[in-house]
Amino acid sequence: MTAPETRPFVDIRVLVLSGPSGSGKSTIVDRLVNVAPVQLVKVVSATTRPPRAGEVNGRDYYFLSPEEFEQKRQAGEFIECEEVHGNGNWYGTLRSELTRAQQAGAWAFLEIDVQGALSIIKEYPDAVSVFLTTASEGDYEQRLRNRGTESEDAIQQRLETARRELKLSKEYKHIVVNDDLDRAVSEICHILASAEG
Ligand SMILES: Nc1ncnc2c1ncn2[C@@H]1O[C@H](COP(=O)(O)OP(=O)(O)OP(=O)(O)O)[C@@H](O)[C@H]1O
Ligand SMILES: Nc1nc2c(ncn2[C@@H]2O[C@H](COP(=O)(O)O)[C@@H](O)[C@H]2O)c(=O)[nH]1
Repeated sequence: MTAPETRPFVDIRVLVLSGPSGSGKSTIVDRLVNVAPVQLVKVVSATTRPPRAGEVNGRDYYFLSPEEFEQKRQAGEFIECEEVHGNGNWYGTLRSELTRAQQAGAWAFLEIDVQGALSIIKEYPDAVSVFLTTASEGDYEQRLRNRGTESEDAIQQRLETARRELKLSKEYKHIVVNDDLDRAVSEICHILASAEG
């Protein structure tokens, strides 16, 4: 009789990316998962915000009602959760998503806000943390406006959040300026290659 196949226990490897709204995090995520020198599994967050046009449940987010979100929070299913922009919408990282990455033998790739990232860094001190920014503050505001997804009120909220987040950028191991997309992606690839050893 052959012994059942067992996977050796591997520590979870975590890449956490944050940055002001409009700095290009989602754009970088889409590129990076295809070209990174390590296998990345993008952790799908849960949120109570409504889906934007084109967003798909289970791919972009798990879109939950406030009641469903609260139920999961009380059941301890989140490693961290935050009301990111102070507008009543909650976002959270599900423990099950980190397990999914770990079971795939991949790095768990989290794109989350700064407060959430600080919780993750505390829990996983070896996490590779990257703060994405732009060459000037005006750049991310302009990109956010060009994206055309937010009302003026939401833009103002996001700019306010960005000012708070920028002050905490020094808590990250790496700061990457996304002025040129290819260069920013390549810089993160180098960071990952060095971390993988
Ligand atoms: N290097 C770049 N140069 C110019 N435009 C860019 C660059 N990177 C991303 N963008 C554009 O900027 C806009 C904002 O990017 P994206 O949606 O990825 O930001 P984000 O940080 O994920 O924002 P949010 O936190 O609000 O979801 C998009 O329209 C995207 O196409
Ligand atoms: N603390 C957490 N922040 C998260 C999580 N998932 C996403 N985010 C952050 O929310 C904002 C807004 O995103 P948007 O999709 O509404 O534009 C952005 O800064 C994300 O980084 C999470 O699980 N936890």
